[in-house]
Amino acid sequence: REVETDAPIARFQQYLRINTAHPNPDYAGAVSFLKDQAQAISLQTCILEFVPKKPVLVLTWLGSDPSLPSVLFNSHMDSVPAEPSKWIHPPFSAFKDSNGKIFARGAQDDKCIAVQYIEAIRNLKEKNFVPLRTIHVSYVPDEEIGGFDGAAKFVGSEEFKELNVGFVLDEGQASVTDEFRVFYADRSPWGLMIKAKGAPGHGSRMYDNSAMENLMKSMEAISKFRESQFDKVKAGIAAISEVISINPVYMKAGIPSPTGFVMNVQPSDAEAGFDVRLPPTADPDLVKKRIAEEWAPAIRNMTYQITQTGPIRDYEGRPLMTRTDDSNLWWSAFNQAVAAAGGKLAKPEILSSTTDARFIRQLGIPALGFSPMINTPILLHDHNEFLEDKVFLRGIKVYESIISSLSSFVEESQRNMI
Ligand SMILES: CSCC[C@H](NC=O)C(=O)O
Ligand SMILES: [Zn+2]
Ligand SMILES: [Zn+2]
Repeated sequence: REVETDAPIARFQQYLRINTAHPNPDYAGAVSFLKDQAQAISLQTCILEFVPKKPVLVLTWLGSDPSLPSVLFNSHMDSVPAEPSKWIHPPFSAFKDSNGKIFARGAQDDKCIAVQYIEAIRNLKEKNFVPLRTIHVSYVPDEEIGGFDGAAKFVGSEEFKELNVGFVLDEGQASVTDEFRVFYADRSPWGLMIKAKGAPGHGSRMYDNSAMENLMKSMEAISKFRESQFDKVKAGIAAISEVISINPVYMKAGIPSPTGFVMNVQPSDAEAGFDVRLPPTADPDLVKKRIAEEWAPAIRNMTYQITQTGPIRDYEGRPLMTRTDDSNLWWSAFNQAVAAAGGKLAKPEILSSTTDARFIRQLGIPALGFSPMINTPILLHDHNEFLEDKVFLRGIKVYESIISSLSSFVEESQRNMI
C-alpha cells in the first residue's frame, strides 16, 4: 500500500470517529474537523446557525469569474444510530481490516463524500488548478431526520441566494457493479396514520364494525395495493423507486392480556402507521383519494393523518426531477467528467429514499445524487457499514475530474461574453 494514500485515509477515519449519530450528533466536533481541513488548504469557511446547535458549514473556493453561477457539493454530517453489539468492529472505531475495508457508521452514508470533496480540492490546488466558476461545499445537519432544521433552512436563506448556485451534487448510493450510480430524483416520503373506532365487547362475540375489524379491512386493502406495486417490480416493469411503496411500521390496539393467554376483550380503538413513498411521477391527489375512500373511510369509522415531509413539486408546480439529457448542460459536463476519470455511469435512477436534494430541486436548481462507490455492497443504515480504502481513493480522483469540469465549463450563451 502506497504511503501518499495513507493521509487521506487517515483523515477519512478521523471524520468517521466523530460520533454524529442521532439522537445526539456531535455537530460541533464535525464542524471543527471539517473547518480545520478546509483552512489547511486555504478555503474560505463560513458557519451559519439557523437553528441553535445545528450548524451549517459552507466552504468556498473562489472562481476566476465569480459572476458565473457556482457549483455546490453538499453532504450531511449526521448519521443514523448504530447498535454496537451487532457490529464486528465498533461503529465509531473506523477500523481498517487487512482487506482495506473501513468499518464505521457513515462510511457510505455519507461521510465518504464529505472528505472526498476536500481531498479532491486539495489535489487540484496542488496541481495549481484555477476554477472559473466558484466552488462551494456545504455540510448540513439533520438530513436523516428530514432536513427541516438543516438543508431546508439553508436553501431558503438569503445566504444561500448569495451563493448563486447553478448546480448541486448531493449524496447517492453504492453500486454493486462497476458502474457508478446517479440519481435525478427522490421519492417523496409521507407518514400515514390510520385510526379505527368501534364498539368494544366480549372476545367471544361476533359483531360488525369493531375497531379491529375496521382496521383489518384497511390492512387488507393496503396489502393488495402494496402487492400490485411490488408485482410491477417483480415482473421487471418498474424499479422499486418507480412505484409507490407502502410499508406498515407501527401498530397499536387493545390492552396486553394480563395473563398472557386470555385474550377476551375486543378494543374500541386500533391504529396503524405506514411509511409511504411516492415517485415524482405519481399523482399525490389520487393517493389521497385512495386513502380517504379505501384505506380510512369515514363509513368504517376511520380517520387518518398524512404527514407530508417535504416538497413534491417545485415553485412552478413541476415534479422534482433533474434532466439527464443534453438539454441540461450540467448533466453533459458531469457525464463527461465521470467518463474522463475512466468511470462508467449506470442509467440514471430515481432514489428509493429521500435526501436533501429535494429542497434544492424545489428551487428549480438542478441536482444529482452521486456517491462514487462501485463494486460495493449497499450498506447504508445497515450493520457493519464499510467502504474499502481503494474505492474511497478512486472516488477522490472522480471528484477531481468532476470539480475541474463543472467549474470550468461555459454555456454557449456565455461563451461570447468571456
Ligand atoms: C421523512 S424524511 C426522512 C429522510 C430519510 N433520509 C434518509 O434515509 C428517509 O427516510 O428517506
Ligand atoms: Zn445520507
Ligand atoms: Zn441515511
